[in-house]
Amino acid sequence: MISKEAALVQKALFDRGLETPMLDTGMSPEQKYERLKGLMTEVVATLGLDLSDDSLAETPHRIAKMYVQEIFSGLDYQNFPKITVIDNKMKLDEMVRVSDISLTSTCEHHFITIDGTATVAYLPATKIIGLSKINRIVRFFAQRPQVQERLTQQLLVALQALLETDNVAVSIKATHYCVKSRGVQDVNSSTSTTALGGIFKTNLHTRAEFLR
Ligand SMILES: Nc1nc2c(ncn2[C@@H]2O[C@H](COP(=O)(O)OP(=O)(O)OP(=O)(O)O)[C@@H](O)[C@H]2O)c(=O)[nH]1
Ligand SMILES: [Zn+2]
Repeated sequence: MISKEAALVQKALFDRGLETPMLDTGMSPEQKYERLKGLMTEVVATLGLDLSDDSLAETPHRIAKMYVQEIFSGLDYQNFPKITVIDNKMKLDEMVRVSDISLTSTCEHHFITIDGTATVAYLPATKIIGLSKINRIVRFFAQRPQVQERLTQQLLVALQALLETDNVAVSIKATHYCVKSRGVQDVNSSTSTTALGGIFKTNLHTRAEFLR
């Protein structure tokens, strides 16, 4: 069973065509771990590494555990954070902005690191969210294989659904290690993406205040 908030977010992403493309494997997290451990044993051995070496012996186990419980744990809505939203009884209507949220994700094309920061803002309507929950939602969606554009949009739509308002903005600045440590090997470039909703898209001043 997944939480009410997780189901709300999942539906919102699906309806907008923004859900990560997935097929149901029918496997439990434990079954995924066991299967991945076997497959990673094949990968490590195929590279010609000696799995009887004490430093390497546990590597298939470590990778399988890391995939299921850590860096790809956001593929499972059972891991969606517990969300605290409260009614906006104080009638707050000024921008709430959380800047420089650290973000580590994984490029879905190469399965290597994306390293960056996110900034999230919203104009409260009926609901206020616990601040740390914004960081936790960023972390949840970052813990999937991602492209930065989809991650940015997923955060926008998830927060719009939870906060019951279109007036949400997300920006991400990140370094892609698939660009830095391999391929074109550019060590300097970074990628910026923004997703603006409601007034953040339509009102020049609000947009400028967020992007500043
Ligand atoms: N739009 C977008 N592209 C990404 C992201 N992460 C990685 N990529 C790109 O995905 C592309 C995959 O291109 P391919 O030509 O299939 O793969 P490749 O041969 O490994 O490409 P090179 O990285 O150029 O060596 C590359 O241009 C990556 O830089 C992302 O978050 N967003
Ligand atoms: Zn990549």
